[in-house]
Amino acid sequence: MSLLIAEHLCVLRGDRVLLKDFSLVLAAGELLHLRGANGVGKTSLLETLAGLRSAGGGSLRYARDEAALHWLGHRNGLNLNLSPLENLRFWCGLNGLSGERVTAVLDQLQLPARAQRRACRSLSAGQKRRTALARLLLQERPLWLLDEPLDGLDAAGLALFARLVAQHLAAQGAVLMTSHQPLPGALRARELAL
Ligand SMILES: Nc1ncnc2c1ncn2[C@@H]1O[C@H](COP(=O)(O)OP(=O)(O)OP(=O)(O)O)[C@@H](O)[C@H]1O
Repeated sequence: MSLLIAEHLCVLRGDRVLLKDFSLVLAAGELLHLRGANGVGKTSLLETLAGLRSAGGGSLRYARDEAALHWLGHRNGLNLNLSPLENLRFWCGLNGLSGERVTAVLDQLQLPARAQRRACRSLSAGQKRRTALARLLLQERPLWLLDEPLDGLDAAGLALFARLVAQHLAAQGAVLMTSHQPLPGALRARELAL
């Protein structure tokens, strides 16, 4: 089953055309790595595929609707004055989720208990990234669109991320992610170079 079908998309940034006639099919159980140099348009494409940026043409279809996808930008989307626990509970409230699993999920992301309670501005880049990744497990949507999800993660974080992706793919989810670098061996992906 295809979770995302993009046909003949035109990706824009202001009045500049970054990509023309871009087509893509992402199947359940698939990890697709979008690779390319700085400025080539990976973020703009991902935002267009997520419906966050209007396309200049072409069509975009999801298996169900936009509610099938989870978007994670490279800025993490955290309020730096709040702790990871507070951020995620607030975010759960906004998204109609109970928030009961927040501590368990942060534990699963191996964020130390003390760090879970400190303001995000005092956390390391990797700790903030783990907090942002926790949302994927709280929301459990089938299609993950992730912009530079490996940024800030150490070796243990990479291994953890690879396990989360493997579990998601085994459950018939799909992942489209960007990265400047070749992916580590634990992440076996179809690669698409822009
Ligand atoms: N706010 C903006 N206004 C106008 N042009 C922009 C803006 N942000 C980015 N661009 C331009 O759009 C192009 C694509 O940017 P984008 O961020 O999609 O690339 P990218 O491949 O994700 O880059 P990187 O690897 O550096 O994150 C770049 O040439 C960039 O200069």
